Amino acid sequence: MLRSAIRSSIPAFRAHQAARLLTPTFARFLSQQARTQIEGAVKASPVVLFMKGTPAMPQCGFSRAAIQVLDLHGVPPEKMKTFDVLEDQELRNGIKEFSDWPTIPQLYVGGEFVGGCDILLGMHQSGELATLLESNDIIPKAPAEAEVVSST
Ligand SMILES: N[C@@H](CCC(=O)N[C@@H](CS)C(=O)NCC(=O)O)C(=O)O
Ligand code: FES
Repeated sequence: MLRSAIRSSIPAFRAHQAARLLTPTFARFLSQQARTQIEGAVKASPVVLFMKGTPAMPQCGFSRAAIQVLDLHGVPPEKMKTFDVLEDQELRNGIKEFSDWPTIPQLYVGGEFVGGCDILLGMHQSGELATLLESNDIIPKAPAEAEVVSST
């Protein structure tokens, strides 16, 4: 699948996957209730960002960078929901276990985990983020080059 191919091509993700394989007895603490709540949260909007602070006042440079990239792509506010993990310690810990990802920010698109800040920046630079947002109908598809030429 495209997204898993993207992820496995990114060093940070590969390193994380390797660490997972080396720690098979990793403890699971997430209650069923917490899991159900997080399942609801990741599907609360087409784009969901678990971050530190708010889009208007990010409390960490990594979360700020994630917001800036999504903003750059024109993700409309009505298609994005953010959760401030600094307001909810249970969510801060729970989302890490749910996603099997150790840090914040964490981005979900179409209910599926995408990655953190490094992944997001890598996908922005490669063009994969635009493709992902377009294919989930979050931003309009860029017009094909031919269409641009014919309309000018
Ligand atoms: N390399 C990470 C940077 C994010 C990061 O390192 N986050 C740290 C500091 S904000 C974190 O979430 N630590 C655990 C915590 O604060 O709960 C990424 O790609 O997202
Ligand atoms: S809060 Fe210190 S690096 Fe994110």
